[in-house]
Amino acid sequence: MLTVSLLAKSFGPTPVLNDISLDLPTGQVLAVLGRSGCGKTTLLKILAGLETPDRGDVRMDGQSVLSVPPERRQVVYLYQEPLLFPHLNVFENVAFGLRIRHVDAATIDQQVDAMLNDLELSDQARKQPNQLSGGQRQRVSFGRALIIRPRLLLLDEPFGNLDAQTRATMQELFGRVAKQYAMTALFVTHDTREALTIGTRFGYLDRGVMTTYDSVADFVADPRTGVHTELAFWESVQTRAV
Ligand SMILES: Nc1ncnc2c1ncn2[C@@H]1O[C@H](COP(=O)(O)OP(=O)(O)OP(=O)(O)O)[C@@H](O)[C@H]1O
Repeated sequence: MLTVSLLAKSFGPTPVLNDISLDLPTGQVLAVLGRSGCGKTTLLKILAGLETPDRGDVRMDGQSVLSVPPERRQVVYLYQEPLLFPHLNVFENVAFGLRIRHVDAATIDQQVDAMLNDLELSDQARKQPNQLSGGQRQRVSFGRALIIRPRLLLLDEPFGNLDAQTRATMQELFGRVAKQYAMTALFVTHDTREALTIGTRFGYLDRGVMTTYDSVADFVADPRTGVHTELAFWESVQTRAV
């Protein structure tokens, strides 16, 4: 579905993305592990059409999208802080994309009810965004994105502002909904465990260089992913506990 080839971008003399290539088939979630400053926002902005690359190509379903403006790419970009309309309740925030497409009212009611149910938000439908928790707001934001069935979802540390327990619940819910809606997504995180929970494919972005892996085993085996360090930490805790 998404094919990125030899994408490069510099700001002045500083290269930020170095010949990035990747393939993402429909219905797969590519979890990209990347530390702060690795170039993730620049990559996602290029995919969304908000930034232009110096070289390389971005194709969706075989067609280059570089000359397609952001609003016509059918790509949704979700940030850490969910952007909701403060004056609309949860139902209307999720319904928004369908209303502007003039979908009939009965279909909107049915699709939004189903989406709220899938996202465990049915009880919150009449609340305003400022009456919700951070995790609930993030779920509304997913609902708004998913209801219009985007071709590609880009997620930039979407759970970064949530506490550990809410984050774990959101990861589980995201994984389930991604599968249910056969979502094609690129998910960037600095959290190894989150990458492993959410990804069906894996990448590592470091100073603008992307490594992709053929299997979970290959991803875990790369010392840069930090899995070994984490395991060693838990083993040391266990040793101290006995
Ligand atoms: N418009 C710009 N002009 C100049 N330099 C930029 C611009 N945008 C990004 N950069 C630089 O490019 C590098 C990568 O930035 P980017 O925002 O892609 O990183 P990131 O991985 O998203 O980091 P973070 O997680 O800290 O947001 C940084 O060194 C940044 O200073």
